[in-house]
Amino acid sequence: MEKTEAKKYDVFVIGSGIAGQTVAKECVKAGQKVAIADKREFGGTCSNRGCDPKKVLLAAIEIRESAENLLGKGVRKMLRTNWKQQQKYKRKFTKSIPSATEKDLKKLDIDLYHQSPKFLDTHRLSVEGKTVQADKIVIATGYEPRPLDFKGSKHLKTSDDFLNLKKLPKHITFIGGGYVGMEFAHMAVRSGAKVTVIESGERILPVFDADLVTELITYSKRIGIAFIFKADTTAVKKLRKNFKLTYTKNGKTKTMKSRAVFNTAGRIPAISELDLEKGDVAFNENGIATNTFLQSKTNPDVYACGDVSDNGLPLTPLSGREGYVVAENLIKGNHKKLDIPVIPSVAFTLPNMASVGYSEKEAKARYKNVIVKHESVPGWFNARRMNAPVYAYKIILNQRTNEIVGAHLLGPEAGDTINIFAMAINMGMTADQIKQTIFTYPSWANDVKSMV
Ligand SMILES: Cc1cc2nc3c(=O)[nH]c(=O)nc-3n(C[C@H](O)[C@H](O)[C@H](O)COP(=O)(O)OP(=O)(O)OC[C@H]3O[C@@H](n4cnc5c(N)ncnc54)[C@H](O)[C@@H]3O)c2cc1C
Ligand SMILES: NC(=O)c1ccc[n+]([C@@H]2O[C@H](COP(=O)([O-])OP(=O)(O)OC[C@H]3O[C@@H](n4cnc5c(N)ncnc54)[C@H](O)[C@@H]3O)[C@@H](O)[C@H]2O)c1
Repeated sequence: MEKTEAKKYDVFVIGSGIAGQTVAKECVKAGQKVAIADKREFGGTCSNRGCDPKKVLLAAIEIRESAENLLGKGVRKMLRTNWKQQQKYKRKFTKSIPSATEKDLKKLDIDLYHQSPKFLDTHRLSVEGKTVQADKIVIATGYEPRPLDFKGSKHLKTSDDFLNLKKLPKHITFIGGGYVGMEFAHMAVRSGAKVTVIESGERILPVFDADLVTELITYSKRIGIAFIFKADTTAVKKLRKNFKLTYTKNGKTKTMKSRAVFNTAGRIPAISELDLEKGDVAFNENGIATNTFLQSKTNPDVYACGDVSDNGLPLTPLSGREGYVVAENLIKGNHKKLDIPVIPSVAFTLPNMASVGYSEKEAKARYKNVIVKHESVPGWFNARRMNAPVYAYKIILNQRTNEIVGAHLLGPEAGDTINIFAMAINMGMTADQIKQTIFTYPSWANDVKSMV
């Protein structure tokens, strides 16, 4: 028998990132009694240790890159960036996030807990030594780095560590060439570090177009990034100043030295501390198993949103959207399905790699006939004006309707330009409709017309 009665809530949210905050705020506005728990600083990955701090650190590097391209073409001297100053500037953005988030949530009368809750049963959680009961429980715990398991893997650093580096090590190795590994590799090499990417697959950025990725690899090598493909890291040993990394490739064992080694080999759902079995909450390798209402497939009073739901891509804009879907269903009963539009995505390498809609392979499987427009165009005016070395695209059209069904870009500002294609695909626009639209000139956006 419990001594004190469990505190009761209409909704208990686990995780204070964009997904969890969205649910908590919407539900409290609708008059529900809400609590939110986070085991780390409040505010989630994107604003504390993900998208936002990364882009702040990148700001000076982007300018330096543009200046370097125009050296001798109007720019007289090489511009120097300063990592320490970049970090100081970044902290201006991140420092206030946790306290501002907490203040914001408290003002709305949401109870805050600062620990990982654990399910006791289908409606009760244990948190901060107390038992709480909730009619509905929302899991919005996001993703966390996937631990690598080999001798010395405790020496590996994570993306959190990279974003907080006080000084950039002389030689950095990234294990994994996905979004995180490649964005950081481009930042580090531009900032003067020697960079190696060890990738277990045949290429980097597996979710992006293979032809454009090949072009990005060629350019990345040109700016000094070394790649080791199809390699398996088997050990990391700490030496006096360096780490000795052992890996196997083509059946042979090799070693290399590096000042710092980062685990950028992917991210997994953050669910290990929740005792999900006790709550009767099923999960799979992508996260909490949910239906289209984002409701747990096994416990109807549990919902999941954001990266940790097993729906869609682990990206910030989708996480926010999922938070709204869950809030709607909690407030008015299940009526809102997660209707995922095509989602644009960008790896903020320099140049950006961006993509939306079907890949060439997917489109060929989906439609009878497709038109693939693929070209490398560093000679186009916008690229030439900035003396940008890489500019390429692959646009995929359904031949029968002339509708755009996929767009893949590699080049300056591709992360912005791709949004035009996202809108075009969502609206079912044809190549002719895009061509008829008047865009500003000369602008990257205007190039879209020539691409289709
Ligand atoms: C380095 C990096 C760069 C990124 N860059 C981009 C980008 O440029 N664009 C983009 O769209 N996406 C980017 N992402 C992905 C983006 O950050 C996520 O998609 C987004 O933050 C997911 O939001 P969320 O609310 O689902 O989860 P999160 O923001 O991860 O929030 C989950 C919260 O739950 C908490 N939590 C976890 N486990 C528990 C527990 N057991 N108990 C209590 N609390 C818990 C965590 O501390 C966290 O605060 C990046 C990610 C990383 C790591
Ligand atoms: N700009 C953005 O939008 C952005 C930036 C960062 C992260 N994210 C999100 O976070 C998610 C995770 O990003 P990520 O970069 O951590 O993962 P990822 O899945 O994008 O990339 C992981 C890479 O590591 C490789 N890998 C896996 N195991 C390995 C091993 N043992 N040794 C060597 N290589 C190995 C994979 O083949 C892959 O190339 C992304 O899917 C994305 O949704 C988005």
